[in-house]
Amino acid sequence: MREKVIEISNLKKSFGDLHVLRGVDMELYRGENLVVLGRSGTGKSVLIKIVVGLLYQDEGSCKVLGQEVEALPLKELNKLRLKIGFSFQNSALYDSMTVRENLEFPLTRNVKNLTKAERDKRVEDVLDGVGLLATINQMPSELSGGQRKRIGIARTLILNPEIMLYDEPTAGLDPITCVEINNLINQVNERYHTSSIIITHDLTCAKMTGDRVVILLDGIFSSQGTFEEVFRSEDPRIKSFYDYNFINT
Ligand SMILES: Nc1ncnc2c1ncn2[C@@H]1O[C@H](COP(=O)(O)OP(=O)(O)OP(=O)(O)O)[C@@H](O)[C@H]1O
Repeated sequence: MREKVIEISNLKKSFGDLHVLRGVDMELYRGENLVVLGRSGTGKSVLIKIVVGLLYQDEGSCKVLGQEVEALPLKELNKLRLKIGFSFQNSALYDSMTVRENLEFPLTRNVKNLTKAERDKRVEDVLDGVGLLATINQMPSELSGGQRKRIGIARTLILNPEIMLYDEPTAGLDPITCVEINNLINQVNERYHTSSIIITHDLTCAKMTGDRVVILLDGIFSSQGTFEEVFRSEDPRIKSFYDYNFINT
């Protein structure tokens, strides 16, 4: 049986009268790409924050790599977080540092006793992994949006995470660069043996990257399956999501 790296059951989260998550069930299996689709404000970020222990659920269970996240003391939680790579929407590179320095930063903070040669090798390996070794001495301001996104992904990979979380990986990119990023997401899983959750409203991204797709609607996952299975649905909320995306892209 396939190993579950994330196991969420009956997860509920409200903010006052706003019931954002109303009983979410979800699994991420080792090695897969799981796409989480949903309109703005449906609770995708809240879900991810619960996965990394930045928010706590009101009810239900969220296990990551076999550990109940809300039960972990801070020290253990921090150890778990090192196994989860979080690729932010805006890449969040440090503008005053070169690409090399941006990549060294999480290493020097989190991995003790690395020699300079070992550090250099890790930096060069992940840059090669995202196809941007040639930019090693450049500043972020000299890179395109797509390149910055790649470097952001490389910086996440440098700590050898087991799980990757991509938050809107294609937001703000032109269609060709979107396709390149989608391909990179697939290559990352193959090369680094990661398991990934991809949060998006971009259906092309969902189609290209998702081994499985889930749609968050009204606080629960109302549909799960391959892209084709999910969008075969007659549910008008799913159909309108599909129509809107393809009319507007
Ligand atoms: N800490 C918080 N306190 C109060 N309300 C919150 C908090 N975090 C999120 N919310 C609310 O929960 C709802 C879901 O927010 P969330 O950020 O998860 O949406 P999302 O699906 O990620 O949207 P988007 O695609 O626009 O990023 C929103 O109405 C938001 O205002």
